[in-house]
Amino acid sequence: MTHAAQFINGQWLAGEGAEFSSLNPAKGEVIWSATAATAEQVDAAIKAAREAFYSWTDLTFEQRLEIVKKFAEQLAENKDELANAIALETGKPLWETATEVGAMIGKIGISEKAYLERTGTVENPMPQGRAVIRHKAHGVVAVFGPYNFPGHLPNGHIVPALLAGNTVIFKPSELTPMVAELTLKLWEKAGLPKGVINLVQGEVETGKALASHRGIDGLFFTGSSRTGHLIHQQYGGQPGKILALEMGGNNPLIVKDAADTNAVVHDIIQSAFVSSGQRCTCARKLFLPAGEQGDVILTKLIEATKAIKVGFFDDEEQPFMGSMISEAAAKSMMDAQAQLQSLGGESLIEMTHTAGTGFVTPAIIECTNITDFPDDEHFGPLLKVFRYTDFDAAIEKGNDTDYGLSAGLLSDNAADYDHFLRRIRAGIVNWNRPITGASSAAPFGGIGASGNHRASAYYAADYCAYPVASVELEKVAMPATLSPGIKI
Ligand SMILES: NC(=O)c1ccc[n+]([C@@H]2O[C@H](COP(=O)([O-])OP(=O)(O)OC[C@H]3O[C@@H](n4cnc5c(N)ncnc54)[C@H](O)[C@@H]3O)[C@@H](O)[C@H]2O)c1
Ligand SMILES: O=CCC[C@H](NC(=O)CCC(=O)O)C(=O)O
Repeated sequence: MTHAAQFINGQWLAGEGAEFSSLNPAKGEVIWSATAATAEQVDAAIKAAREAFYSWTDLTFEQRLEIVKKFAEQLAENKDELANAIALETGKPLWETATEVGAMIGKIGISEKAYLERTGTVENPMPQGRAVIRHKAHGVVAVFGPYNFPGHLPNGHIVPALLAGNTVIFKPSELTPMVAELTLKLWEKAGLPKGVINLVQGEVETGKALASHRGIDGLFFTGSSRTGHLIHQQYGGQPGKILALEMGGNNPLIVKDAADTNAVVHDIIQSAFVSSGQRCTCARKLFLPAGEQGDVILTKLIEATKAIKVGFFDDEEQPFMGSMISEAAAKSMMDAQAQLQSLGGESLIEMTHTAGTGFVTPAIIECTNITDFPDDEHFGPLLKVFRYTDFDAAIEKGNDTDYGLSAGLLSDNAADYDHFLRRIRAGIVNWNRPITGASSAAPFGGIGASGNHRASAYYAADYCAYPVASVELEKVAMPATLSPGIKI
């Protein structure tokens, strides 16, 4: 008998679709299995969310906030259990998943501030009456989450959506259903009324049923560019509805004149290999100057990369990198490496894979001489190096991508940064800092194949509500002067 993994209208139900499972990718062992939500169950979840909408949205902001703060308390009380579940299901080390739960808790205060500052109520007196700007919830919104931050990133849509007064259908990644189930149990314990949040679990068919359902009023997606494009089609033909797409990147990091080579190497490693390269913001293309300065950095980088500790999420001496999400993901990185080698790439450190697991070692491949470089997001620890002689040409090559999520410059020269900032095309542009680890207190989003100009994090408030402008007077009254040509 499959366990009840769907949360619809305040009840835990078994899915009526196909069975699917989640693995501990570090060991290849099944840790969770259940049956998927069918299209009929997705429909029931949307109906429940619709029924719950008015009573939820009619609460004051403060009343909704009170319940959301109870969720934050639940997160704090259960932080070790949740961090452990994220680590077990994704392979990420515990030091990192503890940070993820911390970010989930921090999201509540940040979303409260963002709601009030960006979408609150503004009132101005007028000669007759007042002008008021208010914001209203869209209605029932669907949230799609990725596997790499199975707690933090869906939470970044769910919390602002609920605070704004929407009701939610959450479709998590099929690779991290256990974390989603645990998170929903914490929402339930927080006392969220039935139907306000619903969980539909399953693989692509469940996702399609939700994205193509005409009963949703908004869709907030974080995931790959490929899926984002498919969802854009499934949801298509509804220009009156909100769609926020947070997608992948093919992110450049350029090194120019920086004196502290250890710091340069640190920022490269933190940009390219954190989370085993499974962050949308990870540096994928590293541009190093040709000549001695670049040679010294590359030698140190190779040495430091070889020394990166890769290990189990719960190793007492914590590794920097854990397992990737799955053996399939690990194999896809090995395939990407082989493809680049066949195009003329020269492996400076070759990636290796432990069969039956998601473990790979971090790799660096020199790609300077590849003429037909593929514009693919390699979502893992495979850093491509390019040597350059001309800064503008490096920036141009950094921009030579359909994506535009993050980019960085490591240089001690402020004029270089000023130039870089003006030329580079990305939503996150950093200077002498890693390009991963973005703040939830800032907007987070990209352009081109990385997003549809609906930045998340601090700006998520914007896509969770629509503005209503009113001019108001307590009683019907004649204006002080009448328009020409009328007599009353
Ligand atoms: N920009 C950002 O904020 C951001 C953040 C994290 C991850 N990402 C990106 O996410 C990707 C990694 O996450 P992932 O592999 O879980 O993403 P994914 O695109 O495979 O899945 C995302 C969600 O879409 C659902 N889905 C998959 N195929 C679908 C389909 N055909 N129809 C409807 N729903 C479908 C999945 O079940 C999941 O819930 C990377 O590309 C990464 O760059 C982007
Ligand atoms: O994998 C993609 C997200 C990476 C992460 N970004 C954020 O956490 C953005 C902040 C937020 O959404 O609150 C990173 O930059 O490392």
